[in-house]
Amino acid sequence: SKRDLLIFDAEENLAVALAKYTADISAKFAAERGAVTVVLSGGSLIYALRKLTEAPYLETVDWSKWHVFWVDERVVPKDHEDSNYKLALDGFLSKVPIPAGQVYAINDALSAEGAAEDYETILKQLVKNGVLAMSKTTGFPRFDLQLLGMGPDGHIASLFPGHPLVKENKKWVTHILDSPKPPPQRITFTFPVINSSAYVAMVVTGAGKAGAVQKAISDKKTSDLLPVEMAILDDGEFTWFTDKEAVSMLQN
Ligand SMILES: O=C(O)[C@H](O)[C@@H](O)[C@H](O)[C@H](O)COP(=O)(O)O
Repeated sequence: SKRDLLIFDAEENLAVALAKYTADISAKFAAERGAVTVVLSGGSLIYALRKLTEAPYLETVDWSKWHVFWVDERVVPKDHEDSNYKLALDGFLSKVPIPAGQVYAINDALSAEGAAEDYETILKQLVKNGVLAMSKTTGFPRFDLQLLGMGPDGHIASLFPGHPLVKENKKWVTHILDSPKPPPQRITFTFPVINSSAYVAMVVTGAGKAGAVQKAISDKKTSDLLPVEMAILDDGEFTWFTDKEAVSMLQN
């Protein structure tokens, strides 16, 4: 697995580079597989994707090949202000021509447990029909690209520090009823799914993230790993997209 650290002077430049990175990966998988499976988080990531909705990418990306998923979702109605689907729809998905049937929102009529099971069933169907790849080594689905954010506490997806869910190693999608970050009920991909990805972009900006970034990038590993430190890809490329503030506690 390859790891890269990209540091940008300003979030604006990060957004420009993230759009090119995403468009290049999209072109690669559209050509190789005829489908591009893209996973989104919530949070500031969606704003960071805004350059993809403009020239040249609005015209050059083959949006018809995209299949869009969520690494985590809050168990609220799809039109609720806490919904990660609504955040992505308003800020990104409504501005690009991805076929509506290829955007996989959670079933918001179900409980958290039911929604997680339903989402895993949908992923298994997409593996059967060849849209979603499988890892040859891990036995978990292999998403082409996961575009993720990290919280100031080092959480990714809805996998929080010290929470037992970080150890889930059988399910593809699971649920949480006691998320320390509100709202409490969510569904989330598990670490084996995140770590089976081909590409992960970890998009992290601002001084509030500097402590977690420093811990995550340090060579000295302690036993109290942050969730972001547990994102170790089996066979993929992990790229940090950061700004100066987010790396302000790094030594060199
Ligand atoms: O549901 C959520 O809470 C988000 O999906 C979450 O996983 C987010 O990606 C991080 O908390 C970073 O969020 P910010 O980039 O806004 O800090």
